[in-house]
Amino acid sequence: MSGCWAATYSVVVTTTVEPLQSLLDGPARPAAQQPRWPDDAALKSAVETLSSMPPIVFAGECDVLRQRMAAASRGEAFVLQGGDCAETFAAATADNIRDRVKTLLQMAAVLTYGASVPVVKVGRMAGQYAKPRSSDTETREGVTLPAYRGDMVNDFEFAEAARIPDPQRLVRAYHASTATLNLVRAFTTGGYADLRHVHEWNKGFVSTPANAAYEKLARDIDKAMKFMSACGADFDAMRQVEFFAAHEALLLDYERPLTRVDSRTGKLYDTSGHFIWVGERTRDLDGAHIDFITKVHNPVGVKLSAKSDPAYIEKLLDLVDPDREPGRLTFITRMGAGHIRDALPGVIEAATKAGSAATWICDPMHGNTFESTSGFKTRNFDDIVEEVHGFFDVHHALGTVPGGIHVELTGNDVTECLGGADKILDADLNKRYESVCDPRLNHRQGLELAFLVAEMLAAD
Ligand SMILES: O=C[C@H](O)[C@H](O)COP(=O)(O)O
Ligand SMILES: C=C(OP(=O)(O)O)C(=O)O
Ligand SMILES: [Mn+2]
Repeated sequence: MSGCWAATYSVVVTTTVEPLQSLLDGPARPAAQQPRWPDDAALKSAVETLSSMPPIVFAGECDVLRQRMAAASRGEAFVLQGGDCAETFAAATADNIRDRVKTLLQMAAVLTYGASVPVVKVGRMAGQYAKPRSSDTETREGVTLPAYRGDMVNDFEFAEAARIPDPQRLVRAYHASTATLNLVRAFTTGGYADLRHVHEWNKGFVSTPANAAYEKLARDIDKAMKFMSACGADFDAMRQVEFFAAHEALLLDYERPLTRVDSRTGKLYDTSGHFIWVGERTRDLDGAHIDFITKVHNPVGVKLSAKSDPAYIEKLLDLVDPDREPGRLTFITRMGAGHIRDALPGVIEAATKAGSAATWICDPMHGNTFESTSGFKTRNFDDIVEEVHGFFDVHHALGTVPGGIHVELTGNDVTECLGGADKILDADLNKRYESVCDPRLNHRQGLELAFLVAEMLAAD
C-alpha cells in the first residue's frame, strides 16, 4: 500500500498544507484490513484526485453533531445510527435513499414521541463503501478469489477480474457519497422531513402490525400538533431536520485525502463524513486507524466487542479523548445478546474510573451474526432486541446513560434477518436477500425495533 496521498489544499482554506502533512504523516503504523492495490501509479492518481475534491461535509456541521452526541451522553438526547452494512454504487438510487431516510425518520418519530427525547439522526450512509473481512479470500465451489471488500475496493461479482482492487473506486465512492448526501440534504431540509408529513413517510410500505402501530402514532402526533398550532406554535421551525452522515473510517487512502484544515480553527477534520468510527478489527491502539482518529476533530466512535479488555479502555481514552470532552468519543458496543450482561459492566466501570465523558451506543447487530441452516449469514430479531435490553439493564444498574442504538437496516422489503412480527424463517431468507455483506433489518423490523426501544427509553 502506498502512503502517497497529498492533501494539496483545504477547501475551508486558510492554513498552509504543512500542519496537515506533519500531523498526518507521523511514524508509519500498521494499517489492518487495507486492500493490496496492484498499481501504485493508479493509486497515486486516485488519491490526488480525492485531495483536490471539495469536502463532503463541513467542519462546523461536525461540531454541531459533537454537541448532539454530548447531549446523548447526558441522557438529554438519544442517537439513532442506521443504514446498510455496505452501501453499493448500484443501490445508490433515489428510491433506495428515500426509503432508508423515511425509515430512519419514522423510527426517530417513534422514539421521540414514545420517549420524549430529541433523537439525533445519523445515517450509516454516504461513505459506507469499505468492509473489513474475516478472511482475505472467498471460496465457492472450489474456486478461491480475493474477498469482496466493499465497492470502494472491488466488485461483489464472483469473478477474478471483478475482485481485483481498483483505486478508481475510491473516486467513485466519493461521487456516490456526494450524490447520496445531496439527496439526503434535499429530503431533510427541503420540507419532506417536516413532521407535518409524518403520515406520508408510511406510504408505499406494505401494511403490517408495525406500520399500523405507526399510523396510530402518526395520528397522535397530528393531533398534538394541531393542538400546539391552535396555541400559536411555530411549526415552520420543524420544516427541516438535522441529519448526519457516518461510516467506518477503514480505508486510509480514502479518509486521508479528504482530511482538511478547518479555516476557522486550524484543526483537522475528516470531511468524508460527520461521524466516523473505527471498527472491531482495526482498533489496535498502536495501529494506523486509532492514530488517524486522534488527529481529526470529528466526533468519533470505536466499536467494542465482548472481547474488549477494560485496560484497553483507559489507554484508548487517553489517546482519543485526552480532555474527556463530551461528544468527542462514542463507544459502540457490539457484544452479542449472550455476552452483553457479563462483558459490558467491566468496560463501563473502566471508562467511568478513567473519567470518561463518552457516549454509549448499542450495536445489537454485529455480535449476533450466524450462518443459518440454509447457509445465509443472518441475525435473529429476538437476539437484537435482547441485546438492547441487556444494554439498557447494565447502564441502569451502573447509573450510566444508554445513549443510542446503531443498526444495520434498509427501507426495502428484504428478507435478511430472521423473526420480527412477520416471522421471517430460514426458508424465507432466499426470497429477497440483497445485502452484499451483513443482514439488515427490513423496513418493518426497523420500525418494530423502534417501538420496543421507545418502551425501554420511556421506562428510564
Ligand atoms: O460488517 C461487516 C462484517 O461483519 C465484516 O465485514 C466481517 O464479515 P465477514 O466475517 O463475512 O468477513
Ligand atoms: C464491520 C462492522 O462492525 P464491527 O467492526 O463491529 O465488526 C460494521 O459495522 O459493519
Ligand atoms: Mn456489518
